[in-house]
Amino acid sequence: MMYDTAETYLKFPDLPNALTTKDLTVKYDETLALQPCSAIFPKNRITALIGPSGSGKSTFLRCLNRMNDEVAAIGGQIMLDGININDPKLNVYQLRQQVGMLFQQPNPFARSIRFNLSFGVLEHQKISASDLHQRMEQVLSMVDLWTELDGDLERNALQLSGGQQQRLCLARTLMSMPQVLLLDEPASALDPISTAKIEANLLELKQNYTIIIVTHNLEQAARISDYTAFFYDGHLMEYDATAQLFIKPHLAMTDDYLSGNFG
Ligand SMILES: Nc1ncnc2c1ncn2[C@@H]1O[C@H](COP(=O)(O)OP(=O)(O)OP(=O)(O)O)[C@@H](O)[C@H]1O
Repeated sequence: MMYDTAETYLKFPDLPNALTTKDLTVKYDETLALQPCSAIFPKNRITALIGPSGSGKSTFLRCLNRMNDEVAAIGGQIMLDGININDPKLNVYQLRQQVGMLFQQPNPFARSIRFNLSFGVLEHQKISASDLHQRMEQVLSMVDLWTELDGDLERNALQLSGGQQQRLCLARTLMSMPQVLLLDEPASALDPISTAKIEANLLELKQNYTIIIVTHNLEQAARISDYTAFFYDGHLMEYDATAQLFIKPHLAMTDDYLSGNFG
């Protein structure tokens, strides 16, 4: 079924925001995969990006820390702290310290937990051994791994379970003390218990971070997000408080998607 994409319903909250986009577009070759997208992401909240396969959720998310640069032409603005981070002159490495990303598959280095956590920091920052250790303990505690691993930093990351590896990757992202966390289906490769642990971590982390998560799991979006953005065919169609959008979506298209009629 094709839906009319002319009418959208975007109700952004009147809250301090961490990141906004203005007329963000993405073109792969000649195809416009993301239509001009203007969105607001409130600080210290979780926003879920939902929508059918191929609707442009990942395409949108990946722009927010410049992961699409090599494969697509990106137009429009992405504002973080008053700076347009879609500026080609921007230092992308520094941006990724501020806007961290976690992927679907856990991807730790086949090295010790210590290496996984310290590598990026040691490469680019001056930090004392005691501060580094303190930060490692802090981020591992944030993802409930510090006690689980008995503070053992020498274990090889690949000896951890899939769920623990994903939480280690989350901790690794936190080492650079980002403001925004981008998560692309971070729990879709995990069992329900590991998924619940990640969700619990995210609910804690939102006190200090702004989180944007792509998920196919609608229950997950309903459980953990404060706001939801519904994408369809490269358009941001509906944006609202999660409770509102899930109980009484504005567009028939959103309602149909949430009811499992397509996607
Ligand atoms: N690197 C690329 N080169 C060309 N086209 C791409 C590329 N990445 C994505 N696309 C296309 O852009 C459109 C949006 O894809 P995208 O992966 O953003 O959707 P999605 O909503 O995240 O889907 P899914 O839920 O399946 O991950 C699709 O038509 C896809 O084929």
